Amino acid sequence: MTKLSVNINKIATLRNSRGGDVPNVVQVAKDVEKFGGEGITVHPRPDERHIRYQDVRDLKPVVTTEFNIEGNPIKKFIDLVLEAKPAQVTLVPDAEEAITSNSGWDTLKNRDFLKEVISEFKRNNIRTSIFVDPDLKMVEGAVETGADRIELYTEDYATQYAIGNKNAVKPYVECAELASKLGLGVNAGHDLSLKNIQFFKQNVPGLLEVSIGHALIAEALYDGLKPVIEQYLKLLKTP
Ligand SMILES: CC(=O)[C@@H](O)[C@H](O)COP(=O)(O)O
Ligand SMILES: NCC(=O)COP(=O)(O)O
Repeated sequence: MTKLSVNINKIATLRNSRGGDVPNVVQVAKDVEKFGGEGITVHPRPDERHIRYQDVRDLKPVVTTEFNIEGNPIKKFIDLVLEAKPAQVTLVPDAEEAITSNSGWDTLKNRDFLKEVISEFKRNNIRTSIFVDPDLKMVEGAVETGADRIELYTEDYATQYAIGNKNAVKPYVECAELASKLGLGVNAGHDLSLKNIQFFKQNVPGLLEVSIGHALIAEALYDGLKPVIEQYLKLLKTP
């Protein structure tokens, strides 16, 4: 069954825009879980533009589903994750100044670095996932890093699906099939939405988790957080 992990970065964006504590990130995480969310994802970026390192510390004791912390494994990120000990860490290679995550890892060129970082997290009983483009060679490389899972970077799928190109799901199907054959779990995320999630889920085999944030929060502005989460769960659970 594919789990829905709600990325609450944009709740922190709204909170930070006024400098106070409204909306409260911890309360929203609790409510997301109450509404059926099966995980909480956060991406504390080095400039703390939205989720702050302190948010991670505040969330850890209250998240009762799966806590997934995403980020580029710079030293302070690694230290934060080892302190928080979430269910999962997802390693993302984005540059500090990037407006959002914009590429997957080159698992071949970064194999030794990723192996070292991943082994540290695994020694601390934290499941490891690495963000990769839907490229068979990158999936093969991911195995060599010792990662438990890959997270397929779905921006290209979302962009193509929006203009009617459903064939864009094909690389993701092939990568998911290969990952499963190689013993890697399969997650997915970035730009997934109510419009494109069901086709992706129906076609990509063995999808364990989707992490969705930007579109979900934008959709919730119109329909409300609880109804939107319930819509995602319905779409994910419908065979
Ligand atoms: C890796 C990924 O695509 C997302 O998890 C990322 O967290 C989005 O970051 P922003 O919310 O800063 O766009
Ligand atoms: N890993 C993807 C994620 O957590 C959320 O990405 P997006 O839905 O905000 O694009």
